Amino acid sequence: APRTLYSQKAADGGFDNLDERSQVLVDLRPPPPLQPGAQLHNRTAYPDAPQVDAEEQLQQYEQGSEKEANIIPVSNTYGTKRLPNAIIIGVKKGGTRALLEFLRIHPDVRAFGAEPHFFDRFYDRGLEWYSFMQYVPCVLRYRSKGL
Ligand SMILES: Nc1ncnc2c1ncn2[C@@H]1O[C@H](COP(=O)(O)OS(=O)(=O)O)[C@@H](OP(=O)(O)O)[C@H]1O
Repeated sequence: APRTLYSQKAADGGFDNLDERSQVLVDLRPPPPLQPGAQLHNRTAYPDAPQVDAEEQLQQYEQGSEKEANIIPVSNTYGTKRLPNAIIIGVKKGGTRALLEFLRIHPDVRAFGAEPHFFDRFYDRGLEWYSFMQYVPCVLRYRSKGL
């Protein structure tokens, strides 16, 4: 799991919260105001949901465990889900994480906490899977399955 390179004070006065794996920073920035016309269902229903990486998420989803409806694969736990405006590409140990964390400081930037590994691991699953994994909160996926 990626290590955080900076800390950020939360709106409630709290500081970095490390999840159970003690590595991934939960994004503590206060949520932006809802855009006009935005629907509540575009906001994750479980703000305390733990983060998992895409591979783990996929395994859990395929196992179909009901309790996993609480797990989301991204660090953004609020806001409207969108396709990305930019993708950071770099060799291993090339400093991509540092670049991401610096960009993430900007209030207009939203970024995923976990790396989806679409291009190097899950490319054969196609663009539909890629967008499905990243932009739809898991709980909605389960609801769509009738759970
Ligand atoms: N500005 C700057 N200058 C020099 N070195 C830097 C800089 N930013 C990040 N780093 C170092 O880059 C390493 C992390 O790179 P990545 O984020 O690409 O890592 S990873 O491959 O995704 O795990 C990691 O190296 P190691 O500490 O040796 O692991 C970082 O310390």
